[in-house]
Amino acid sequence: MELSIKNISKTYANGLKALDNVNLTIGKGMFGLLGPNGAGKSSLMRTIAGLQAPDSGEIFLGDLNALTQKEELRKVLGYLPQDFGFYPKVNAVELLNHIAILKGNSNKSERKEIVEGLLHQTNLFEARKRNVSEYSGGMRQRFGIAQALLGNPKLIIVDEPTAGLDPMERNRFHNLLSEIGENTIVILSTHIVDDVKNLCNRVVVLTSGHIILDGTPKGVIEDFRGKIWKKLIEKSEVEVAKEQFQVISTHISEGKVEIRVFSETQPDANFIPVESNLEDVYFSSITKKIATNV
Ligand SMILES: Nc1ncnc2c1ncn2[C@@H]1O[C@H](COP(=O)(O)OP(=O)(O)OP(=O)(O)O)[C@@H](O)[C@H]1O
Repeated sequence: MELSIKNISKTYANGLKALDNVNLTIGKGMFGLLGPNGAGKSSLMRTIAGLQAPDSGEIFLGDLNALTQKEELRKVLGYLPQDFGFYPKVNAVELLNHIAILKGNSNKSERKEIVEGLLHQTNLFEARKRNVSEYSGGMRQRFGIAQALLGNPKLIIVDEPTAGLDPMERNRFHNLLSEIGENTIVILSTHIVDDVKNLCNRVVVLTSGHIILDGTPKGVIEDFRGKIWKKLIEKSEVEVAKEQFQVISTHISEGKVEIRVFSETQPDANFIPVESNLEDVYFSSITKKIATNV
């Protein structure tokens, strides 16, 4: 089954065009959607989840028309929003059971089995009697996945799931997601490049509502091979360098600044070539976009 997004555009009431003719076909596995703040990622996720209507375009999940068959979509969609906002003062078992009923499961013993299975899968079984409102950030995220998995979804959308998680929780969350990605379409929307590098078999970069990069992490890194350069400069030289070169990142190193630059050819004799990584690719593509917008 594939998710097919065709010519999706969205302009908000204030005139802001958040999505500009987005086209994507997404198959089983982990799909990484990267983009800076305000790129349109959440707008796209909400549109796919049926929470807001686009101005134009079509979205199909297999044969199902996601924009018109909303009830049917809800049954096969798992959605973990950026922020749940409110957690009721009930324990995890009660809340999952309640959500399972809302998703249409009317068989009590089957529900019990499914809920317990999900609590085990998300490592929350020990904490199942605690109120979800008292969970830590990582536990909430795992609870979010548990609720998203109710009803055996065919499509799972997770919007910036690891922001604020400590490395161990993040790792746990990654393992859980990649397990799920083995037989489901999982869309991971984030601005954390490492999450995509570690997990996804496809990466798409969105800026200002446009797709500016699409490929496998390996493939897009390969495309940038030989085009990323670095040089150590003084702090006082950074501003000039930014005017002169397409600087994609700066790091303080032993009191000086290491700049990484995108360039088809060696920018000057003091630059040395470096192995490109996904972060270079991401920052090059978004800075290039910004540069051409000016
Ligand atoms: N309801 C709304 N009304 C008006 N403008 C909106 C609305 N929702 C989002 N926007 C604007 O649309 C653009 C895209 O926002 P969106 O939340 O989709 O981006 P994002 O890529 O998810 O960003 P972030 O990483 O910060 O969550 C932003 O400029 C945002 O301010």
